[in-house]
Amino acid sequence: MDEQGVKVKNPWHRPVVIFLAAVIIVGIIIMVAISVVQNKPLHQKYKYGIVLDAGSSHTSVFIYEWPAEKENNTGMVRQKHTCNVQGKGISSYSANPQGAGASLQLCMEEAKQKIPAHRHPETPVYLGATAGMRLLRMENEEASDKVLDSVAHSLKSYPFSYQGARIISGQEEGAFGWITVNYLSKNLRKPTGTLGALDLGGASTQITFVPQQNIESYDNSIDFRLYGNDYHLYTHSFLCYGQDQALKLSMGKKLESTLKADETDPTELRDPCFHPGYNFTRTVPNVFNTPCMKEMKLANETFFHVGLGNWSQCQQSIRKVFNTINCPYSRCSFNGVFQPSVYGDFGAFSAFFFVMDFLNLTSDNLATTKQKLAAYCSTPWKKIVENHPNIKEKYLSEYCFSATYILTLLEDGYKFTSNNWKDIRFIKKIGDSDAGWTLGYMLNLTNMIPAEAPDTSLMPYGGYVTFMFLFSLLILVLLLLVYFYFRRSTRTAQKDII
Ligand SMILES: Nc1nc2c(ncn2[C@@H]2O[C@H](COP(=O)(O)OP(=O)(O)OP(=O)(O)O)[C@@H](O)[C@H]2O)c(=O)[nH]1
Ligand SMILES: [Ca+2]
Repeated sequence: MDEQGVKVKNPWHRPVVIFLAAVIIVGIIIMVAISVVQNKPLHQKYKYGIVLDAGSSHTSVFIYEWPAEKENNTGMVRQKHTCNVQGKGISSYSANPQGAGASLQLCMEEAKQKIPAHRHPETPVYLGATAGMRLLRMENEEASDKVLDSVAHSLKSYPFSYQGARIISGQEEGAFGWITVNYLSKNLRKPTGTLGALDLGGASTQITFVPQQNIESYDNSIDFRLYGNDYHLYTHSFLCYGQDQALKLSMGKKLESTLKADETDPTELRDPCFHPGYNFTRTVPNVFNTPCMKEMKLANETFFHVGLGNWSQCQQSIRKVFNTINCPYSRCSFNGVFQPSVYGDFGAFSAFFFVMDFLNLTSDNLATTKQKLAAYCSTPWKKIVENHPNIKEKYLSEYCFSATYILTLLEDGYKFTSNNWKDIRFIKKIGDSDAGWTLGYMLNLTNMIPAEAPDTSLMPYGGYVTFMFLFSLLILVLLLLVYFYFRRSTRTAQKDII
């Protein structure tokens, strides 16, 4: 009897089991709740950054956003908003530096609206100026300092975290453009190849890629360690070879040769890169007002710029702006600049895209591209204007020149051939974000691309929650089984006693 009495009062007596099960269930619920809350992506927690691209032709304000807890993952930063500053680039304010800072107001007010107010104080704002300001600094350093002071003063008046306004180097411009396109294409953490970057601005152009050959000149080489991979990049920025400055170089050369041929001041510049019927009066200083060229003194202040619309003559004239005679290395692009053979796929953006996209030349082979362009250049100006009444006349008149310049730069300059022409992708955006140097610049300055790959979580968030849920359910079922088992054995024991 004594022995049986002990059995009935065992620790698995019903109320105790129920209490224990309840405690465990509550414990599991708390565990699941905590892990769900702990790991839930907080959708509202976005961080922001602002970069101003103070280019030679105009300034753009880019606002980027990224989920706060994922800032070290590749491809997480996206462009939230962009604003084009009215008017020309900041270098055009050399005679009125105050105007440069004031010109940013509308876009910066817009940035205040776009970014939640509680994030303003921690949102970094950077301004990077490119080739227009490099040229102004060469011409007049005091004026360029004043313009930079003016934009810095203006940016400091906003509630963001001001991080500086400076002229970035050509190497930085090329390298950060490369980082941008490869970050957005999510190439950086994969073993696959990277995308070269081709940027054509108004005053300079950049080429950046991972070459197969040795880089023979120190100035053209940049090394990065990103997400645990080492990248050895070739980069070069050609100042004065953006499309606006190249047009000046090309017109300047034509004016010089016309002067030499006639030995009298030219009153007319017959230009094969402009459409037949195009006739525009220009001033001589307007062509030569750049440190990219030696000034040519002409008695005539104005000349008629007359279009001929001849593509092959246009290409001949453009070839004259590339010096391919002297090369102190095993191979060069032009002007004595070392360049290894182009290698891999390339993303060609900014004016490379604007021009080739306008002319529908982004997906043809090289021979077809040339044929189509020749036909376009010979189209009368009157017809071109009729066909595109809403396009700015300055842009419209220059597409023939610009596209011919682009082909010549890529083929004669960088040595692309009809075989690898297809490797050039003319792009404006990757996903939501514009291709350009600004994103790479911000990622670098905010240390958002770590040198070593960040530790990845064991499983994705969805999988983690499912796992926790199923695992908890399993424990619950096991506990219930244990409970019923003991209940049955207790009852059996009681029956046995009776
Ligand atoms: N056709 C066309 N041309 C454009 C457009 N936007 C800019 N451009 C021209 O394309 C060229 C390159 O523009 P951007 O890439 O903005 O040049 P930028 O940054 O001001 O100049 P850099 O300081 O040399 O980089 C300039 O000559 C611009 O005038 C556009 O929407 N359409
Ligand atoms: Ca630019």
